[in-house]
Amino acid sequence: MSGTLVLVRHGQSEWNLKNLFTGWRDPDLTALGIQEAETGGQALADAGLKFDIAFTSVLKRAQDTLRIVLDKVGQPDLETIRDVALNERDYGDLSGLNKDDAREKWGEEQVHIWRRSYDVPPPGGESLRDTGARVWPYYMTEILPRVLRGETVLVAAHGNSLRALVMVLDRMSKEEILKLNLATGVPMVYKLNADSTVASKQVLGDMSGAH
Ligand SMILES: O=C(O)[C@@H](CO)OP(=O)(O)O
Repeated sequence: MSGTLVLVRHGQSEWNLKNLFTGWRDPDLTALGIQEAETGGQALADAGLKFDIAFTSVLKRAQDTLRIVLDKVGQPDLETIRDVALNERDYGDLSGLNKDDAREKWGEEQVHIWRRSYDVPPPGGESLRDTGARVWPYYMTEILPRVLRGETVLVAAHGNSLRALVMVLDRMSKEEILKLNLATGVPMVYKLNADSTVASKQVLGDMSGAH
């Protein structure tokens, strides 16, 4: 067994609340989002986890979630690396549009395909595969080596950039990833084997209401 990797999706953002496609736009957390981050942080504190380093995106909602989590685990000054590679999937022309309006315009099925399929990009944006094409190499070169050295690493990022990682860690098929939604603020604790496969996964909270 080597180290520990903790993934957490940012708490609810203003645009999650307004039901808008967000992508690389940069809204703040809502009051609920702040609470979700606090709950996730508390769960990590209760589990006794201490981190060696944290990674996040260049977007506020992920950085603010990370700050709240680090306060809860008593490590407010932890070394943190911010990288665009961990940003949310770029939603292209859909960014800023209401998801229900988009369903009315293009139909429920098409919008679901854009939101959750593996390789169909939204107009002008990234598919999950495209997102993975930047997330996976970053994970392989910057994050995984630390975990394999035995470190405990925290990653605060986004619904789809984390789906790309979870797909690989959990060895999910293109069909399985279609159904996966990650809850906001719920940490996933992975222990990795020395060959970088998953030894165990523990979800510290409730994923069932995620959409
Ligand atoms: O709008 C977004 O950027 C994402 C995450 O909130 O939305 P979806 O869950 O539809 O992929």
